[in-house]
Amino acid sequence: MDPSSTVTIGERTLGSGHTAVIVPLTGASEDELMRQAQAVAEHPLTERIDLVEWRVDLLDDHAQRSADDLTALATRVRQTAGGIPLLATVRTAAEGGAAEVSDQQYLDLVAALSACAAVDAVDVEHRCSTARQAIQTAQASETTVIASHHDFQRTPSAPQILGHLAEMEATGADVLKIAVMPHTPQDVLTLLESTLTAAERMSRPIITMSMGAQGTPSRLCGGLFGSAATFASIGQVSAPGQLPVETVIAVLDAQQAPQGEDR
Ligand SMILES: O=C1C[C@@](O)(C(=O)O)C[C@@H](O)[C@@H]1O
Repeated sequence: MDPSSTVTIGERTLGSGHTAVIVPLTGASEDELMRQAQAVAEHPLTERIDLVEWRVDLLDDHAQRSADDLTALATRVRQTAGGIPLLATVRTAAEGGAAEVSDQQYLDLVAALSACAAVDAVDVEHRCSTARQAIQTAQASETTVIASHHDFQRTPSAPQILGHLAEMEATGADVLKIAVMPHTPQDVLTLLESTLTAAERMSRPIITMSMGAQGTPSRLCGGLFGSAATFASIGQVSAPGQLPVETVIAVLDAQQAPQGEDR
């Protein structure tokens, strides 16, 4: 990958060749969310976690909450999770999440979250009609934008995956992410092969994963193919196939270990 295509989130760098570990928080209530954030701070591998993702859409009453309320909560989440940089994600129903919001409400939510000092990065679904505005608004407040694309039904062909990543790149987002569902081992290879090609072609760091049990290899070895990050769980998963943080970090460490003539 072009070494110039790195992005710094908080004090962590995405795209430098190191595979960042992102832990999602999925709490449906404030109490549960804070318990999960606390578990991140107290985890023996907490120092190895690069980003915490707060799945805002999984909070039961997210749509009823005021902007002030959400940003206050983001601040508490970041503090409780030990100050690890925070990614805020409003995943809409159209992309497999729980947020049933209009495109304008989506924009308002992303804008409110990205204006919050505790939020280092926001996820923006590139297919939303207000995505460009959301991206510009977030970047104006110096919040990193991770554009995203999810396909929970299937794995598109390699040209299609590359096309989605190129569309995300064209929005001006800082990081480009795609998650797809495999049905065959070949689908997992298609995702990995597309990752390898995209990592060379794209001007921005990419994050890719093949979901579900069959896709688990991609969460462990995606970094070797050019994915800048992997999502790993502490307790609850936020997508099928996510593996525990201990497992993922053990494998990442093994990939860094000297390998005789290979290193
Ligand atoms: O986009 C992603 C990736 C993801 O879907 C995964 O498969 O690990 C998990 C989501 O929480 C996150 O927003």
